[in-house]
Amino acid sequence: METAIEVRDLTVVRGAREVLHGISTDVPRGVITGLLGPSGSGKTTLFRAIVGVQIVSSGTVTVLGKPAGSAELRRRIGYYTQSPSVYTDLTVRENVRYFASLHSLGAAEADSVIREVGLAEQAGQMVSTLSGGQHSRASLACALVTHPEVLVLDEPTVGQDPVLREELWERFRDLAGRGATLVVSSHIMDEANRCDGLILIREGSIVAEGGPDEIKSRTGTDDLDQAFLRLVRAQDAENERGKEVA
Ligand SMILES: Nc1ncnc2c1ncn2[C@@H]1O[C@H](COP(=O)(O)OP(=O)(O)OP(=O)(O)O)[C@@H](O)[C@H]1O
Repeated sequence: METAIEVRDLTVVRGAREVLHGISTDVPRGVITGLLGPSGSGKTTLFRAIVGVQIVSSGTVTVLGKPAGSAELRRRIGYYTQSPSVYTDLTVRENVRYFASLHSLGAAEADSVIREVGLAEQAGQMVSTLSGGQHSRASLACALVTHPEVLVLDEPTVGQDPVLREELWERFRDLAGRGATLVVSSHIMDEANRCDGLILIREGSIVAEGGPDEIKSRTGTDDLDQAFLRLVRAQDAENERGKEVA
């Protein structure tokens, strides 16, 4: 399978601490890859490196064959962040149409994405007056409207109800079906099961990679939460053995 994102020996220091410790991974094109890990494990930092907004200490990140952060990637990569990225003093429609216009797309394109994220009724509403979940969906609409080849989505379904989560995942699946590469972080294991591939990260290192079924069978459980715990325990035991030998 062709590689969309290649990460090699990536080390990142934030503040005074090393938060990614020389990680390497390949994200294939045209599929949904889930990035899972506890809070503070380095998911957002890895996303920032992929999008090219993170200063890296060493190693490389290559996206669609170009160094992460290259000017030519700007139009080809979409980033949905957990922090607000829409104008609160504009309506939903104005925001999405504005992002669409930056990519020479029209109002119809924007309105269709607004419907897809379930904000048709709020299209004329000022973003500052939206609920938290609606605000997040307005940001998501802006990331989706440009039809990027690579979409990096940092916990895109947080705060959404089960019906909307289902619809958003259908949309993600549809985008991957049309050739887009999606990398999605989540804490929800039910969502991890929907991904084609998973990267499990812990304390700045990759603990395991593989499809959900592969990871479950490797750890002898049908439950991804359990699988993750077993991998963590196995890693801890290995580290302990390493210390004893040293
Ligand atoms: N600006 C910063 N300065 C110093 N340390 C930072 C900064 N931003 C993040 N960190 C630290 O880097 C580590 C990784 O953070 P990161 O945001 O990548 O984790 P995460 O896995 O995305 O967490 P969450 O699931 O809670 O969003 C954490 O220990 C965090 O405290």
